[in-house]
Amino acid sequence: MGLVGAEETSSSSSSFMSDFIQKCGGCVVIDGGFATELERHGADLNDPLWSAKCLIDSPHLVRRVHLDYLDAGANIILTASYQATVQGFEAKGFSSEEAEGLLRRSVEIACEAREIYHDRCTKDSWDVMENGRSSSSSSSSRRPILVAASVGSYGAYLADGSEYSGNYGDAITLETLKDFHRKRVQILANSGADIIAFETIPNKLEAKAYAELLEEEGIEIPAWFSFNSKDGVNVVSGDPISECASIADSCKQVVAVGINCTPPRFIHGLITSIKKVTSKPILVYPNSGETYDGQAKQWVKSSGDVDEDFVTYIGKWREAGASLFGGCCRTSPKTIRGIARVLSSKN
Ligand SMILES: C[S+](C)CC[C@H](N)C(=O)O
Ligand SMILES: N[C@@H](CCS)C(=O)O
Ligand SMILES: [Zn+2]
Repeated sequence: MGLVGAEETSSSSSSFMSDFIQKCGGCVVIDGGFATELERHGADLNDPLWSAKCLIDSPHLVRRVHLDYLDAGANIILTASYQATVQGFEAKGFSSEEAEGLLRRSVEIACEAREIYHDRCTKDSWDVMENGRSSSSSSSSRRPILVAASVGSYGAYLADGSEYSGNYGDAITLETLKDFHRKRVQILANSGADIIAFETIPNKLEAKAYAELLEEEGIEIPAWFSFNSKDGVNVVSGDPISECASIADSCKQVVAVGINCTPPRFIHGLITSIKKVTSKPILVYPNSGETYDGQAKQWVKSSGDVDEDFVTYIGKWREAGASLFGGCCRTSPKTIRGIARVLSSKN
């Protein structure tokens, strides 16, 4: 169990995130693009498992990227489980026990990175003290850090970029989605993670499936719901963001609602729409503004609107009502360092 202990179960979910935000000084820094950062370090993610492939062949790289985001100032790191599913690992020839072990491993690696980071900070503060200077980074004031277990959508598992269309066809029902996600959610909820991050949710049906699953399975750690959009009004499937955010609002285990992997230019309007339907904390972690080509598995520059460095928008997004900020695909530790700097100057 991480920083926030086992007593923080669903009965006290309502204050989990507001307490954490307060501990962080009023605003929280989420990490940045994880898979795309693995790629920058040379990982080949052209695989149905995408970033989860590194859990099998390069766990050292997974730990390294977590550490880079912690060094950049992140208060929340997301695990490498976005596209890690029992079904996906089994398709590669792993047994169900091995698949479950790999899911748990994603959380263990993130927890290890947090421990390494805290140990280093403690050591640095001792070194400073031994040199006769006082330290402001003693272990008692160490930075609060949560490990969020990432759950990507069914569309992510399809590995064809379907999480950017949200169109699953008529054969996929609420029950199909619940059954698809059930095992992974159970495993991650008991893995030592502090929170489950349902990310890049492309449609209302999947949000509903997650909400029902959390309830039916009696999941005892909190969760966040984060949607993606390509027009600033609806989630990518065309379902209105207000309806999707309302589902999150009604679910007692959900402690924050927001937007990820969406071009920065749409974020402000989306925060305003979400704020109208919920008083839960709002999180935003946009992508670089590029578009994902699911067939070629490549990011391409969007024609037309160009997004400037979005770190300059953080103040406006905060005024609009968001309190957790990070980056998604194609953002890097540099982006997160910029966000941490902007936020610390405002606190
Ligand atoms: C967030 S997208 C870039 C993840 C990758 C996608 N599910 C794929 O496998 O192509
Ligand atoms: N947490 C995932 C989200 C992909 S959209 C990642 O950063 O790779
Ligand atoms: Zn993304």
